[in-house]
Amino acid sequence: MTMTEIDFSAGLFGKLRAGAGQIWESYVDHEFVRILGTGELPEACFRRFLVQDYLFLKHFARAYGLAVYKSQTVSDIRAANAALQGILQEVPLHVTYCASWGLSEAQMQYEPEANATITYTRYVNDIGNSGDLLDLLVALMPCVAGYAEIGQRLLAAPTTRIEGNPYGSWIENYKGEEYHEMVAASLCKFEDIGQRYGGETRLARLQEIFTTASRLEADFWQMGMDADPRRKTGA
Ligand SMILES: Cc1ncc(C[n+]2csc(CCO)c2C)c(N)n1
Repeated sequence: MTMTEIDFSAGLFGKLRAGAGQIWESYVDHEFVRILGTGELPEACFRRFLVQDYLFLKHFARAYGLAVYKSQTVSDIRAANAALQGILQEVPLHVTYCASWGLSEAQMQYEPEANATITYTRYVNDIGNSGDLLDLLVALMPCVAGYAEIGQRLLAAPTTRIEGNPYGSWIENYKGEEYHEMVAASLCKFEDIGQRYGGETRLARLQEIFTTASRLEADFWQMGMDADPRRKTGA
């Protein structure tokens, strides 16, 4: 298969990714992702993740709405709007999976938010409210680019199975060409905004935001893992 290989180590993004070090690894190489790839992830974990991710995507769509508002050029508005549309396209995947478990979209909307969902989504929106467009995009990039890196890794891992894997269509979504092109375009726009907003002079604060968002991504996977009925610790 021909795939646009994304260089995740380039530019401002690459600097922030490297700066997040072990925390980035704990996100993109989380146990949840590894056993999702082999198909061994307990269904309870995936369900928990997916219902919460539905609620998460709603807040991320709001965050891109905020990015539209914070934009100062038509080109930046267009890019934020395209990302918002991309999120809305991701939602039906969640709704279809949940429907197969007898859970309707109406029911998903009223599921209580997990602490991990509240923490991550409100953090990103707070960064966006209190900072400028670059701060907000830095908080959003671990989400956007991280899933493409995960898709790329799953594609390369010899242990990954698509056929017969109950999560096969979910994996296909994130390792597909169309998705990777969208991420490549987002990274390109991010680098452009990084330069215009003086990213290099703001590295310490931007690193803090990027590392925190990456940690909250890892916590989001962990929230899914903790739904495994065999692992209940009572903690
Ligand atoms: C916790 C969590 N993190 C990242 C994504 C992936 N994702 C969410 S929005 C978006 C950009 C456009 O689709 C991407 C890639 C997710 N679904 N859930």
